[in-house]
Amino acid sequence: MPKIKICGLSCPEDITYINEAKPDYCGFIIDVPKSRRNVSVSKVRELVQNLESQICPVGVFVNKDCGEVAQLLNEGTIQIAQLHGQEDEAYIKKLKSLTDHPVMKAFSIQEKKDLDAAAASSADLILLDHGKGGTGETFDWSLLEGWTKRPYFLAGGLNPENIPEAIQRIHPWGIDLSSAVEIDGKKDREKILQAVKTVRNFESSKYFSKNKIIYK
Ligand SMILES: O=C(O)c1ccccc1N[C@@H]1O[C@H](COP(=O)(O)O)[C@@H](O)[C@H]1O
Repeated sequence: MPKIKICGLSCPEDITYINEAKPDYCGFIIDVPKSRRNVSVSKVRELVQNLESQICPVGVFVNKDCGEVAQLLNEGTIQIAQLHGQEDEAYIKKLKSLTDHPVMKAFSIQEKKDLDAAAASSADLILLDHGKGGTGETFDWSLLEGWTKRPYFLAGGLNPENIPEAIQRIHPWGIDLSSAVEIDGKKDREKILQAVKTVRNFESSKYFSKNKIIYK
């Protein structure tokens, strides 16, 4: 069964919805002023106080100072750092030297060769998307057909309608979404519940392919 991450939480209501839906991961866009989901470090510290402990909080950063990211990980505010800017291998290695927490790097996939950098990354986890984080746009999933070099989070324009196709067609390790669980820019309880339920349905034994289990 793939993991699911609901991203872009910014207020106490969002935490209430997440605690009810229980995705595996949730994400906060931290100190990214250009994002409408931007939250300050102090706000994230406040919000995670009420997050249920089985849900893993992920901090999403765009070229943020490495030491500040490590601080948020090491104090336990977030458990994973998702790097969504131009962070290079040197940045990732530096961050990993400052913390034992997992580091996830987002890669923009426009053509097959973009997958080479993702495969070679020293990040603990990789996320593949179109490179326009949080805009609700998908990319050409055919680039990922048959790509088995390493497990990945798939992001970009995922919603309850296309999640089943994504899982059955390209087998992501995790599903990450934000825009599709919002109405007028606010997180929506029903949509979050529906997205998590859609992914959890893959737990059931009905997802077989030619008598072969795809997800155990
Ligand atoms: O959501 C944002 O505003 C954002 C800003 C900066 C970097 C990443 C951002 N979001 C990431 O985008 C995908 C979800 O995209 P979608 O809205 O479902 O199409 C996810 O990786 C978020 O972490």
